[in-house]
Amino acid sequence: MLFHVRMDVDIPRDLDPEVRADTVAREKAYSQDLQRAGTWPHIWRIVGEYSNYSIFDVTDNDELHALLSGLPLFPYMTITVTPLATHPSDIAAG
Ligand SMILES: O=C(O)CC1=CCC(=O)O1
Repeated sequence: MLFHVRMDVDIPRDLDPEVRADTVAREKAYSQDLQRAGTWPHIWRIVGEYSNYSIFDVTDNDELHALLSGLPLFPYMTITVTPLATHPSDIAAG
């Protein structure tokens, strides 16, 4: 199942800089592991915002929830999930 996910990041300004750097580094490693596995096939920065648009390819809602809630930056994010279905005019879908 494909999901479009928007992540808006809002790290508190008073967060310890070392904690911030460690959390962002762990977020990158977590994301790149899932990208290599094919579970997180796309991630795009939204221009001018500390936000991204991502595509997740997972088995079901529960898997997506587990992955998103495991993000190191999860406590500092607002996440919007949109489930995707095949468009009838998509030539790639046959
Ligand atoms: O910077 C972001 O958009 C948050 C994020 C998600 C995965 C990652 O590496 O950073």
